[in-house]
Amino acid sequence: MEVVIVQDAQAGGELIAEAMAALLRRKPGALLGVATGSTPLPIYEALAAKVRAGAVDASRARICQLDEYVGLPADHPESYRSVVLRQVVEPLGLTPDSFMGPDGTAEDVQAACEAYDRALPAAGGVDLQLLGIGTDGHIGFNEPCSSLASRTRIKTLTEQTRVDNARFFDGDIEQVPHHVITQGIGTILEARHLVLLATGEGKADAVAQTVEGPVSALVPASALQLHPHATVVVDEAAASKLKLADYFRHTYANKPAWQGL
Ligand SMILES: N[C@@H]1[C@@H](O)[C@H](O)[C@@H](COP(=O)(O)O)O[C@@H]1O
Repeated sequence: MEVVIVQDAQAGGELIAEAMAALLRRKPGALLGVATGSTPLPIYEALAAKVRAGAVDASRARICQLDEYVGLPADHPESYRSVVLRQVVEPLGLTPDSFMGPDGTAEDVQAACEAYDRALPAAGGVDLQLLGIGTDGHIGFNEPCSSLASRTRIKTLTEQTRVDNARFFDGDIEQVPHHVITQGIGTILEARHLVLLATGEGKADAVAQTVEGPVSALVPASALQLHPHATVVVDEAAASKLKLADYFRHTYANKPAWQGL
């Protein structure tokens, strides 16, 4: 696992957007797995700016979703489908055809989960999967004690995650669905490159456990330790509880520029 400590969220967004741009230059039809939440917004803004400036052609990029609320209408402004279309697909100048996600409105949710789990490898597999992290260490919506081998499935949100996400629902926890579909941890680990961005002091404990703690289902993001190409980008605040922070800074400062993320 590579840990990169950046000054702030903007710097993290720029660094990851450049890695995504470099991937698209090598592989124009790359399948990019995107995450929701507030953390990845600087990445999407920086990538869209590169597209507008002509620094990268994203016209053949494909986008896939990590997770989805169950039961929200697809056109609800806070369904993750709507969020990803608004924050990623449209700003990159792509059409909804280039986008895939699990169907949170399906009558047979289990079948929808299995279909999405099969659709990802059928599309050639995810080239780069962006991840945020919940305050409890969740990735996607894999709450603590999710199996590290889990596949795309339905999960029940913890009270903490519903409280955290209520800000997207007028601050009203009652509007936050209880159930979600999420790529499983085993599914996420199949992506070729995992890139997790965490910013702010509120993520410092989860980051320290992810990077320096034991691999444990209690901290789902710690599964990144099992992946051969995982990059964790953190700002100074989110890095504040890392014991090896100086080592990570030293390693990155001395990394050859050609290596990229
Ligand atoms: N399912 C999403 C996660 O993918 C995201 O990482 C997390 C953190 O969100 P934020 O970046 O807003 O803190 O929120 C939700 O639970």
